[in-house]
Amino acid sequence: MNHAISIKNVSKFYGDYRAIKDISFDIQDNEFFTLLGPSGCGKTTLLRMIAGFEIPSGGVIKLHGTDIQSLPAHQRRVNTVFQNYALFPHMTLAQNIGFGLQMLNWSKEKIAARVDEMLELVHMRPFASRMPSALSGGQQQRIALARALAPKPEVLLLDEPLSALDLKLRQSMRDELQQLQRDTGITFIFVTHDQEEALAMSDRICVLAEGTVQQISSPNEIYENPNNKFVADFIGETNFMPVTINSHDNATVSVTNPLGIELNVPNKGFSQGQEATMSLRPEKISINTPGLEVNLQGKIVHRTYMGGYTHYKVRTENATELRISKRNTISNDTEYNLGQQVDIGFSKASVRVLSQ
Ligand SMILES: Nc1ncnc2c1ncn2[C@@H]1O[C@H](COP(=O)(O)OP(=O)(O)OP(=O)(O)O)[C@@H](O)[C@H]1O
Repeated sequence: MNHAISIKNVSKFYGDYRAIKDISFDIQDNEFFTLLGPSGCGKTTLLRMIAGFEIPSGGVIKLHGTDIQSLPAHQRRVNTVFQNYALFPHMTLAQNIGFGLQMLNWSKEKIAARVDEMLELVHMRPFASRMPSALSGGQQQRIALARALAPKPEVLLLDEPLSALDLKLRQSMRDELQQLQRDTGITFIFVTHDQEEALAMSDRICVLAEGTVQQISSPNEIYENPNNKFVADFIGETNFMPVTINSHDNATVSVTNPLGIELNVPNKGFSQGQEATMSLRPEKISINTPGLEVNLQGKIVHRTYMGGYTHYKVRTENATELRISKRNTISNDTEYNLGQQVDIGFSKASVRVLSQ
């Protein structure tokens, strides 16, 4: 397998503070790879080490198999797009895109052709001779992307590039970024703390917390099969319940839980008597839907209407509160009222049991 980036036992200290703790993983060629985590988890530090703006305190970073430790930032075939665009204000858009190519001593003809190609790629050809100040935020970010892609970097690093844009624009730029990655075939490493952005765009997501990797998987796998409580909590909504691991054999364990249901799950290295957490996503629970594997009675104690969805809180007979998310469809736009008694149901296969 051809790795665009290979990170091996990398750590980073700022003084005594260990911002990155012995991290190892590989990023495939032509992958849209996202570093996701809360503020301060070390995403930017990791990105800056790949770019060459920070030096690792230990470990090795390879770009297509070559150790880049001794290469200064400008000699790495890696470019970065920042949150604040950082366009040169006194240059036209075409000059902005061409500037890096001039620095690389490309010929005038080659620069003109590449600038044109890049303007076309980001749908900005008619604006070639405008100044950056005459553009909207989204347009400026497109030019920043074109400028970063122009020298054909092996890897493009994107440091929260959408966070300065308003919500609608951010959402439409997600599609554009994904398309841009496919069109160019360049490996993208995208940094964000926005889980929706990560789910929407990535081939794989790396969830970081306090300088360590929590999980690296596809968006679907991260959401459906989180490795631990942190990942389940950080990505999407869920209901957590404390549980105890009971009898177990090698393959499965039985789990004592607040819902009082009989539950056996695969044994992922649990020990007898271990305290763990059960996770059940709100959209995996149905209200008044007959025929589901588990059926419980409860009362609606909270309702939030969201248009396409209604979020409910239901208190079960044994006083566990569950959040339930119901999609409002043509065939089912029933609204339940506060205080109403309802049946709730789900499948045991939707339950995840996570070590703490
Ligand atoms: N130059 C520095 N000197 C000292 N500590 C730093 C420095 N840069 C980052 N840190 C610390 O290292 C940790 C990781 O920072 P980093 O910027 O990588 O986090 P992040 O996940 O990108 O956060 P954010 O989403 O807020 O940008 C933080 O605790 C931060 O305070």
